[in-house]
Amino acid sequence: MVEFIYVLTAPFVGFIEKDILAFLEILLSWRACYAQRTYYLTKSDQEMIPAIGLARSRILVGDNVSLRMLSQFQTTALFHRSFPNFCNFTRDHEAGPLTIASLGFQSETGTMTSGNEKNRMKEGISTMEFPKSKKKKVISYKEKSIGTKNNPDFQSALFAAKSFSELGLPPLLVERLEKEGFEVPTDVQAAAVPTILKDHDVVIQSYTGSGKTLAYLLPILAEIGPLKNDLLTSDELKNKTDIEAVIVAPSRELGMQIVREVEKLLGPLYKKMVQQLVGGANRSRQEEALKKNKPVIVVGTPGRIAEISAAGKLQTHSCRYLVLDEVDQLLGFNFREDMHRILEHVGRRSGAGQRGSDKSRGTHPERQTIMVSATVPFSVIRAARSWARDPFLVQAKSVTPLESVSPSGPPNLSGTASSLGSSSNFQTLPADQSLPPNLNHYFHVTRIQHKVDALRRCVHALEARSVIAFMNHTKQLKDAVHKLEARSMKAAELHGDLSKLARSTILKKFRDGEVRVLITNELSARGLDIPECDLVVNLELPTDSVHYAHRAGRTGRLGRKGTVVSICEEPEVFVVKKLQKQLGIPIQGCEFTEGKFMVSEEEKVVK
Ligand SMILES: Nc1ncnc2c1ncn2[C@@H]1O[C@H](COP(=O)(O)OP(=O)(O)OP(=O)(O)O)[C@@H](O)[C@H]1O
Repeated sequence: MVEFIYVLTAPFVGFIEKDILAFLEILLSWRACYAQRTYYLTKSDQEMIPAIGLARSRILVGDNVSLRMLSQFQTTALFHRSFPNFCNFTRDHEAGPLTIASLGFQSETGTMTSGNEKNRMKEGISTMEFPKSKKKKVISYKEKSIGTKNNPDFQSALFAAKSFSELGLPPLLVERLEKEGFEVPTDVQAAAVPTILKDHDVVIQSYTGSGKTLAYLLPILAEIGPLKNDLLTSDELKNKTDIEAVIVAPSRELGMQIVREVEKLLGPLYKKMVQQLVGGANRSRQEEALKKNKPVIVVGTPGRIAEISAAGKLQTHSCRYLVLDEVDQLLGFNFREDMHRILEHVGRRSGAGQRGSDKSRGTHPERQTIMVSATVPFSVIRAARSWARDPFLVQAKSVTPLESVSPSGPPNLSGTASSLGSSSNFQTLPADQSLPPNLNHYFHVTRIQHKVDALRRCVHALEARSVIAFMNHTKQLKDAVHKLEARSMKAAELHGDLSKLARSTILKKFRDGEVRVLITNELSARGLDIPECDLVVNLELPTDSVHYAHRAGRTGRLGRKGTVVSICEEPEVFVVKKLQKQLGIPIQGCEFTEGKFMVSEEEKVVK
């Protein structure tokens, strides 16, 4: 049973939770587990919370949002605690070894949270004291033209291969691609398409917005459905009943986006050959559509796919392809049971169709597994080794056997690999490979009550037209929308508490340019493709560099330029510096003065 909860607040928890867990487990021999608020975006996710192993743990580390949610389920067992001295730990930890005293542990044990603190926790406000800066920094700024307004659209260097037909794709598919305006494959597509066509299982890693979706869709459509190499007669097409590809994505929005991409390629005649199975929508209607349309591809969220599969309405045993998009997120606790079912049932029946022309696999017919993400922690490499067969790591300009990838990165990259933590969940590949090359990163320091106004001034100064602003808490998110609207800036909120219909409507308005600023949370950080988005603002800092990379990647897509501005309070600047170090990118200070965007020239430290 959990004896107490160690309450940390965003954005700090992401940086130190592993250290704290490791420290307490080793030193005190206590079992500990970790809760992160981003796991609890939807109601159904909340229902999964007891599955994270609370009953077996004595310590739970998390931020105040996730812990508050957990308390709904285990109110009697929980003893909320916070460590006001945590700031000392942070300082000490940077300077020297972690000790019990540095955690404020012994001195604080037995002290209940004060009433004041409780109220602050209820409001989702930090219970931490920030270290007071001893040195005053004087920063000078110079005006900088970022040019979000007139971006040159594409960088030619992004495209290496000359045509899609060179990649061995069937003429009908190439024709459809050209019709939709796709002429030249991106680097990651040039590397992934031939590898998948050769029946290899793969982990595709490439930075956000580099075209990973087509990188796996094209070789699948080259082998199944109406555009494939060996054309089916219309009778054969009509009589086909088997699902041949299952694509799993962690959010409804991403699932629906993938469906749109497949529909675009299939064209109006065959678009019913793909079926979405996402949560939040009417399940029986989805089941009816499966029966009526007999799709060859289904795309959905883990919960809904597992649910319909368990009800016996989705036959996937002879399925040839299993795609796990945003695989590192799909490995999270909240998806564990559903993912287990999917991995066990998709393409696992002996006697399933042979995979392409690879006769060596003929005696072991089974699915081809494709895993995709911009961020690939070692946990993904480990999972790929157990779920996939001799998988390859496919990146923009390399295809490497996965077995040669060590926790410090693939052989050709190991020298530059960055480690973002001490557990096996750290980023195996260099973190800067997750970020598009054309992004400019800045931070702006202001007081909490001025953050929304800073956002408004930032949008004006950069003349940004399509802005995604990230926050961590839904309530604050709504307040921010009201404040912006009150200042005549068209804004809208997008988060998991809204219905599927409301979420789709808001996204459509944003895509159509009716909404200038979309204020959202981690829900929109992954996969969302809005090419027009020219500015990402962190109105609250992300929990770690992986979350930073996915948030930042909503702009600067496919070679476009993009700007990321993190608006933070003075005591949070050390988090920005940490992100800068971990991601290996410069994040410069900036100001918005008289409608101008000013970038800090230098930082002088005054004693
Ligand atoms: N070869 C291409 N030519 C032109 N546009 C392309 C090409 N490939 C993909 N795109 C477009 O590029 C955009 C980004 O692609 P996609 O969403 O697949 O990126 P991603 O790498 O999956 O990003 P993320 O990691 O954020 O999910 C999409 O709008 C897609 O339609």
